[in-house]
Amino acid sequence: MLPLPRPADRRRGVLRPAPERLVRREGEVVQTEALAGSMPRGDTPEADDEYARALLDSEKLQHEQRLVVDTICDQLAAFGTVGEGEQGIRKLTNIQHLKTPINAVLDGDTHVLELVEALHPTPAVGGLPLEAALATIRDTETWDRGWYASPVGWFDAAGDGEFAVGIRSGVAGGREATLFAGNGIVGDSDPDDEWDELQPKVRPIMDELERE
Ligand SMILES: C=C(O[C@H]1C=CC=C(C(=O)O)[C@@H]1O)C(=O)O
Repeated sequence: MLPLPRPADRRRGVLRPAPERLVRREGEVVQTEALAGSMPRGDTPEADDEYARALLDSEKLQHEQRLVVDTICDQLAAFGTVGEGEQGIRKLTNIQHLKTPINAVLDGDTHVLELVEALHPTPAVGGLPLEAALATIRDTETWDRGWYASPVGWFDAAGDGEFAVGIRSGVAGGREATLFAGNGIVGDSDPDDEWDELQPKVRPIMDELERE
């Protein structure tokens, strides 16, 4: 993750393509997803399919995905009946991810903000087990995350709403911009591979900033 300076003044703006749904509540129906495990997009349909196959076949990435699915299902179980959908692939412009849709039917009148509170921070940005991981992050990270990974969305008077995880974003102001993105790290993650995986995550914002 790249360091995020605190906005020095109110003229700064936030850039957030926000590819990951944190939660959506519409009446008693809740929808969310596990998004974890990444591969680049291919230059041809065949190369793209090969990367998708590599995503599905990777033991490491499936482990990463399973940690996220199980965590979300456990967190939502406190609010109603949870169902795990079929795993698929989310294809973004220059990166693709393993994705598992997760739905729940609420037992009671749970406000979307209560669901946000239960699901944030996600395992990829907060770690597991959560409290110990957060304590480690606070002790070891040498920068302030600022708004990185914070929930961003809307809610209405009925308690419905939708929030995304504010990953892959940036803060820009004047002639300066700071971009930030991260990866889910597991036991057999390789630092160099993780660094390479980060590059396409910030590329769409870089492309916008580099446009003449
Ligand atoms: C934490 C981020 O990505 C997460 C979402 C999708 C894929 C991820 C991964 O493969 O590491 C991360 O879990 C980020 O982009 O800042």
